[in-house]
Amino acid sequence: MTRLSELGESHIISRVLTRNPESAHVIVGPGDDAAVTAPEGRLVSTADMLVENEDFTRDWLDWDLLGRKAAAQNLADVCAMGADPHGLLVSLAVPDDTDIADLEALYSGLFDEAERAGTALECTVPIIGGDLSSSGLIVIAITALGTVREDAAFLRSGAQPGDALYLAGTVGRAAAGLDLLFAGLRRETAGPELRALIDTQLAPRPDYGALRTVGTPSAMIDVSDGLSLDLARVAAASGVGIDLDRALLRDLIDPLLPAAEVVLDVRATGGAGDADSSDGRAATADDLALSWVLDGGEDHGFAASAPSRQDPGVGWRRIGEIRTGHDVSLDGTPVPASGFSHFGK
Ligand SMILES: Nc1ncnc2c1ncn2[C@@H]1O[C@H](COP(=O)(O)OP(=O)(O)OP(=O)(O)O)[C@@H](O)[C@H]1O
Ligand SMILES: Cc1ncc(C[n+]2csc(CCOP(=O)(O)O)c2C)c(N)n1
Ligand SMILES: [Mg+2]
Repeated sequence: MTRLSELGESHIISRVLTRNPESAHVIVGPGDDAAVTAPEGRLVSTADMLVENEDFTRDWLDWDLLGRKAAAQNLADVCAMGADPHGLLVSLAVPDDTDIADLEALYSGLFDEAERAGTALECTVPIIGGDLSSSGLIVIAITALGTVREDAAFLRSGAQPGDALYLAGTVGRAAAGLDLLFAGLRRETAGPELRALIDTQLAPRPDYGALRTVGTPSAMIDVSDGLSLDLARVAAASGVGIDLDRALLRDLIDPLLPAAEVVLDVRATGGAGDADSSDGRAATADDLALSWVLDGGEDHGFAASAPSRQDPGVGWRRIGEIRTGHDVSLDGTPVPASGFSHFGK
């Protein structure tokens, strides 16, 4: 083991960046005061961080998966705007006794996810810079840049009554994985079905390719905080109501039932807590699975509205419709916006 405190900052940076892909649009990459790149079209920028104890715990920490998640949650935001990712700025604070091998694993996760997005969207996604600091708690803050053709960005504000509502990827799986972790399960010991849910929490895999097949959506959002909260944002931005169809959510709910049984069993026997659960007090497995699907973020599914005559592309499933009004409902019954919030409200 080699601790970071035994190495110089520039040595650390060059070690972790060995896999950084060459990219024609990068004129000056890591190494100068700032990066110089050549974007084509309009610049799209977003930032998202992972903070120890708020977004993950040391107990479940896998450095490679943490890197994947950090990249995925940023790339999902850039791509949900209809943009091609252009580059990542990676700012990192870690304890100075961190093993350099762990940091290399983190960057390997970052590069793997950036490559997955790049392959889906036919572009290269380099790390163009960042910052490194020492801290008792691990914090990874990424700024992701992307480019989009003039007037081609997908916004939250264009949904129209009569449009259909579609989802690419999943919702609820990362929330199920989170409750399994809070219930004391770990990916190393869980069976394949529950492990897949834990893996979605630890390293979501947004369906970037679906953003190529979507055509021209009237609105789009990356579902990071839960359908109930994120669709309420679309409803507010568009001045519409949104009705989810429970029958169309069945394919998302049913695969979560075994995990819901396990979590309810652990809770009933007074096992490990559910410190961050957003389900209130779900009484049945079906209630709990539904609450994960409605209120669980972090799978980074993409929700989009489009005229219902428009063919949804490969990777998109219909989950509801846009109507007049201003709220989100499930088969006509209002759904409270109780997705995730860092400050509890
Ligand atoms: N500290 C901040 N300073 C300036 N703008 C901010 C700050 N934090 C958030 N924002 C902006 O507020 C908006 C909502 O932020 P939020 O992090 O909730 O993004 P989101 O896309 O809704 O969620 P997620 O990042 O989980 O996908 C974004 O446009 C973001 O850029
Ligand atoms: C230890 C721990 N506690 C709670 C959660 C749940 N969680 C954290 S951030 C987030 C939504 C996206 O956040 P942002 O809007 O900042 O991108 C959710 C659902 C977790 N993953 N780990
Ligand atoms: Mg988002």
